[in-house]
Amino acid sequence: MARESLEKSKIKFLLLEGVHPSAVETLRQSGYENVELHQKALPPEELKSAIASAHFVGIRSRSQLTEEVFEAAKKLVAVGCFCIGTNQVDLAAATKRGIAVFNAPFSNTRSVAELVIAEAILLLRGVAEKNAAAHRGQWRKSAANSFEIRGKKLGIIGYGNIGMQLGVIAESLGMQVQFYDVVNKLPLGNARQVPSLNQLLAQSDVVSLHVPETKATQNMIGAEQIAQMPNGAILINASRGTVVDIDALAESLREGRLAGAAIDVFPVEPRSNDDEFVSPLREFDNTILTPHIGGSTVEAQENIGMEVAEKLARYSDTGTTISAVNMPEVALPEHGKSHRLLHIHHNVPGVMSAINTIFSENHINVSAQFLQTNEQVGYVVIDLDAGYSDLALEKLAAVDGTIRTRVLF
Ligand SMILES: NC(=O)c1ccc[n+]([C@@H]2O[C@H](COP(=O)([O-])OP(=O)(O)OC[C@H]3O[C@@H](n4cnc5c(N)ncnc54)[C@H](O)[C@@H]3O)[C@@H](O)[C@H]2O)c1
Ligand SMILES: O=C(O)CC[C@@H](O)C(=O)O
Repeated sequence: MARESLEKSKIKFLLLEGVHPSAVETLRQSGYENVELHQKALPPEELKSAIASAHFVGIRSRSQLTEEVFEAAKKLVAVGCFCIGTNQVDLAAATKRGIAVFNAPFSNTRSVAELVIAEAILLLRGVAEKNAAAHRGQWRKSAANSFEIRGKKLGIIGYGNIGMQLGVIAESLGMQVQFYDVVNKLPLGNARQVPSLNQLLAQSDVVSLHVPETKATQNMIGAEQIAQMPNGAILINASRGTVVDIDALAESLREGRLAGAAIDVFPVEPRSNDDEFVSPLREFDNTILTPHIGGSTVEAQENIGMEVAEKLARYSDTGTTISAVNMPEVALPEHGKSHRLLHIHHNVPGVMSAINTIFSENHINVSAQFLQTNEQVGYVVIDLDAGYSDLALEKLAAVDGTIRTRVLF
């Protein structure tokens, strides 16, 4: 694989989907000025052409980084997801090319939790319906089917960063919190883990989904699951659009089984704000439909911009992979006058021994070595005297199992 170490001015960052300007500012402060910015996701062919010359790409949830896109991205070193979800990235395709993928696992959790609480209150009070009616000139003053949030049971599916934060806020408003998760979790406050999804559904007034997009969560809420929920319950989904069977939800709303729903994410979402939003849920006044804005607050986006840009710049400068989602995590110090070789390889027996043989047979003095592995990949970082880096890099690149090498001057 080709030797890679470039002047900062030649390192190109492609930032898509209106990533916050704080990202550009953070990159600029780290000396990276070569930034191409787009306010929207690019259609596949345009994406392939723009990414071909990029060393780093920044996306949110709309850009699909598929095998085909990675194939076109010959110079790509790392991907920054300026969000939590990484389901829009083919992680296996990135990993097999030694492309690191970073995200911002915490910066928008509070924003999502606040939106869910607001929606739960509005739906319990019937505000979505009353608001829609008022816009049509209808006055519906009534206390019927209008409830306080206090004392109601909140069922959280997926008790991770967002689910836990939601549980804490809900409890402070007097809700009784229970959750279902595939992993045993330490409950915060008085929250209670329940052993099965059906149990959670059967005993919750409000159900809120906070699971990732995986095979197991695909349509995890369909007709059968909705049937477990009490009449008049409320369903909220601000996780991923594939988690709820939208047609089944529409049917249950049509039958009047559920009192309402708040949906922020959809199986198919418009590529940009110029495209029409199509959904069977549009006909229901008692649904709050939002355009995937759970994490879209000024505070969250600004923080995410700084956080992910900093991770990309640090990886470019030092090779540090802390918080990469597909690479072994290594925190690396500055390398001073030494040259730093980065070697990403398949995690198979014999690679490290081959690497160390190169240094001993060629009498190359190594000043520092860092190694970390995960199931698929090994990542070894070697600091050495500048005079040896050409030779060492050439030999490292020839080691069986090598995925990618890079040198930092
Ligand atoms: N709407 C938005 O704008 C928005 C913003 C941020 C995050 N999200 C999405 O919200 C979701 C949750 O984010 P998070 O940061 O809390 O994630 P997280 O990884 O911290 O938590 C996910 C939890 O779900 C659990 N889980 C996984 N599979 C499960 C299954 N089959 N059944 C039950 N539990 C399961 C995990 O054990 C974990 O506790 C993600 O899909 C993320 O992409 C959406
Ligand atoms: O900002 C986005 O487009 C995605 C937000 C959210 O779904 C996330 O995964 O953090």
